[in-house]
Amino acid sequence: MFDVCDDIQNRLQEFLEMTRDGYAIFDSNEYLIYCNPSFADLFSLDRKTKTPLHWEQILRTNFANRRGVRVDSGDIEQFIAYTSKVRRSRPYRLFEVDYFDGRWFLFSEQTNAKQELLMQIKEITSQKVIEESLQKNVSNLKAAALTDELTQVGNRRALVESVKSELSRCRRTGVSMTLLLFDLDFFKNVNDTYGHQAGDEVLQHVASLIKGAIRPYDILGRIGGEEFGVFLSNTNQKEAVMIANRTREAIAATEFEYQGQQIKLSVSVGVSTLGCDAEFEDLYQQADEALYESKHQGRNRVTAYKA
Ligand SMILES: Nc1nc2c(ncn2[C@@H]2O[C@H](COP(=O)(O)OP(=O)(O)OP(=O)(O)O)[C@@H](O)[C@H]2O)c(=O)[nH]1
Repeated sequence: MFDVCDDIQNRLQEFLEMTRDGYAIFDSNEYLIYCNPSFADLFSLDRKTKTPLHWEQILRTNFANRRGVRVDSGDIEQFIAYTSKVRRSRPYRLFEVDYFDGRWFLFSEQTNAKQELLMQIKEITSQKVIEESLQKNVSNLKAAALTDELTQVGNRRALVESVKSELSRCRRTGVSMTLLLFDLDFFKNVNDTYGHQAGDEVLQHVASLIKGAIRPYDILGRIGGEEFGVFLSNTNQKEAVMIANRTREAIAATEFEYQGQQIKLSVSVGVSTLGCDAEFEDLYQQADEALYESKHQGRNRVTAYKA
């Protein structure tokens, strides 16, 4: 019963003239045959003009007036060459387009047997705003899941993930790499003497000192409690021990001030250097044993793992 309707053409015409969506028909040579008022608005066209309008000319005029479709490259001729290549490449195409003024639209292009092309344009700015804020939330959540809340450096998971991806990269280049484990000495005393808040601030302070002492491309993470790990890619044991000592000295040289009281700090460090065929767990285990040795030997020192 719905496949026949009296006076369908007039009714459709009435809807086309009032809808907020843009509609236009182009002939097989890309000249505009018809557009509704919304389409005319979207491309700043005068529907009463007698001059035949070519699709490329519409794009050019809009671009020259910084209206209509945004052209990211800033090169309209390159953009036109691209659109004319893809425009009739399939009988039906659906794609999103952003405008110079920040609005977003969903375009569809449909061709018929005579190679005439029907363009339909629907504004989707509000959906895009929601989509963008969701994407931002997802990336914020991802970042939060990999960040240690107290010190704002990477957490254990971030360190392990980065080390694993560095290891697979390193397997292609075949160099050695090092894990340093830093553990604050007598940290329990800081908490017990000055309180947990002082302990938290000490951890933040130490994290920033380690960050300042290593190279920008080294990877720092808080492994847990008062233990930090630093992964040094493409670094042999000698260089690694030098970096570890430089960092240890920087920490031992600064007294941390908490509510007018000076807190002396030091770290013990374990160093493990292995070839690229090693796993994170191998590096961690060796560095942990070396760290134990540093503690055992009196703390505030660096020990490289020896088999
Ligand atoms: N303030 C604070 N303390 C923490 C945090 N995480 C772990 N700790 C404390 O760190 C202390 C670690 O103590 P221990 O494992 O005995 O180590 P230590 O006192 O540094 O002794 P050594 O490592 O042997 O030199 C414990 O008192 C934990 O409660 C934290 O996020 N904030």
